[in-house]
Amino acid sequence: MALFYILVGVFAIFWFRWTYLKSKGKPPPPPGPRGLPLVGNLPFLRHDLHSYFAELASTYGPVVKLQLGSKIGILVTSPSAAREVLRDQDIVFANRDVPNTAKVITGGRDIVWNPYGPEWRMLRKVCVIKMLSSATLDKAYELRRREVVQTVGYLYSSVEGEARASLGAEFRQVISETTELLGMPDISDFFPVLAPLDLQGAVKRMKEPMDKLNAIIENIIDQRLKKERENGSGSAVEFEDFVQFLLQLKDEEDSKTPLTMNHIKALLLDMVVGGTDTSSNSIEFTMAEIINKPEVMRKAQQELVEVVGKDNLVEESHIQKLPYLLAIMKESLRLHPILPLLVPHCPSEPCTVGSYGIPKGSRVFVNAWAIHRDPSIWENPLEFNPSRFLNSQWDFSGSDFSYFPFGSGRRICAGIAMAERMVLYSVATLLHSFDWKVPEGKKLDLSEKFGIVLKLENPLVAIPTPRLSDPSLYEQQI
Ligand code: HEM
Repeated sequence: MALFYILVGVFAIFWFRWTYLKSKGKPPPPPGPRGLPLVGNLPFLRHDLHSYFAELASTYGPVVKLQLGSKIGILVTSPSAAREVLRDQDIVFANRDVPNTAKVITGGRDIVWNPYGPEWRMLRKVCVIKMLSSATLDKAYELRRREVVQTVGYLYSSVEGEARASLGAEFRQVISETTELLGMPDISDFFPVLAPLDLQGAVKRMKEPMDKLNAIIENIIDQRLKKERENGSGSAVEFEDFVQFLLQLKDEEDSKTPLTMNHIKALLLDMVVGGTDTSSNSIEFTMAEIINKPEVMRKAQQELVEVVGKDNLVEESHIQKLPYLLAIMKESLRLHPILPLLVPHCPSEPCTVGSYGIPKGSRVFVNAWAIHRDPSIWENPLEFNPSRFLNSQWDFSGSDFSYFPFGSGRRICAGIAMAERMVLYSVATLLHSFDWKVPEGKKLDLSEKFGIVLKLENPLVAIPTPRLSDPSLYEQQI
C-alpha cells in the first residue's frame, strides 16, 4: 500500500511540474463566468446575446472567455481590443468558425463563410471591385429606381400594390428564416461529435428555405442563359442585371482560381442573404427612430425639399447632397448595428488579445453594439441624435474602433457601397414623398430582437400621408 501512495505522490509531483512548465510564460486565459462541467456556460446564454455579452463585459472586462460546450467563446468589447482583433492581427482573425447551418449554404464556400485564402480573395474581388463597383452600381440604378418608384406607388394606392407586396413578403420570409437559423445557438456547433444527430433540427430546417432560394436563383440563371443562347452569347449587350454581369465575367475570367457556376450561385446567395435583411432592417430601424423624433423628420424633410424640390421624386444622384440624411443613417447604425456581434471571427493560431491568451479555433464575438453604446465614448449614448455625426470623423470604413457598423479589416462588409445607396435612397424617398405617424392610440416600440441580423421586436406600423405637390408623381409608370 505504501508503494501505491509513493507512486501516486511521485505522479502528482510530475503532473504539477508538467502543467506548470506548460503554462509558464504563456499568457493567462481571459476572465469569465464559471460554468458547469461539460456544458460550461451554455445553459446560461440568453436570447438577447448582444446585451447579455455587454453585461458580462461590464463585470469581467473587455476580453471575456466563455466555455461553450467543447468550444471557447471570446467576447471582445472595447475599441482597443477590437483594434487588436480586426486590425493588428487581422490575418490571424480573418477566418470564420462556420456553423453547421451555414454549411447548408454552398457548403460554406461563399464569401461570408469561406476560409481566408485564394478562393475567398477571388470571390471578394469579383464582388467588391467588379460587381459592386461604383460603375456597376450606377449601371444597376434603373433596377433600384424601378423598385423604389413602385413602392411609392404602392404606398399611395395600396389596392394597386397588393400582389407585389405579398410576393415580396414571401421572399422576405424565406430570407428571414435563413438568417434566424444562422444566428441560432446550435448545440451541434458546440459539441461537434453530436453534429450528425442535428439534435435541434437546425440543419434540417435550414435546408427548406435554402432549397427555395437555390431554386429561385437557378431559375433566374437558366432564364438568363436561355436568353443569351437566343441572342447569341458574347454579344456586347447593355447591363440588365447582376446575373448577366457575372456570366459575362465567368467567360472573361482567366486566373488561377477561375469563377465557376457554383461561385456565381454563391455570390448571388450572398447578395440576397447578406444584403436583403440587413438593408431592409436598417431602413425599418431608421424610419422607426425618425418617426419617434418629429424634429428629426422635419429637419430631414427640409433638407430634401431644398435639394430635391417638392415637385420631384428623389433620385440617387441627390444622395451625396444630403449630409443630414447620411448623419441619420450613421446614427441609426450606431444604436442598432444590424450585425451587432459582426460575423464571428476565428483565429487560425494561438494569439494574445489585451494580454490574454486566445486559443486557435475559438469563436470570437466583437460586440459592436456594446461599443456603440459605451457612455465613456458617446455622450447620452441611448439618445437618437443624428447631429453628433454632422462634421464628425466617423464613417463606414472601419478605421475608428468606436464606430464600425460594417466591421473592419479584411472581412469588412463586402456590400457597403450597395447598402449605403439602398438605405439612403429608400429612406430619402419615404421621407420626401410622405409624412409618417403611428396609428392613433398605438405606441412606437423600438425594442430590438437579437439574431445574427438584428430586427425590431415588433414590426413598424406607420401611416403615410402624401406630401408631394403633384399627385401624378405617385403614379409614375416605369
Ligand atoms: C445596412 C446594411 C448592412 C450592414 C450593416 C452590413 C454589415 C456587415 C457586417 C458587420 C459584416 C461582418 C464584418 C465582419 O465579420 O467583420 C458584413 C459582412 C458581409 N456583408 Fe454586409 N452589411 C450590410 C449590407 C450588405 C449588402 C447589401 C451586401 C451585399 C450586396 C452585404 C454583403 C456582405 C458580405 C458578402 C459579407 C461577408 C464579408 C466577408 O466575410 O469577407 N452586406 N456585413
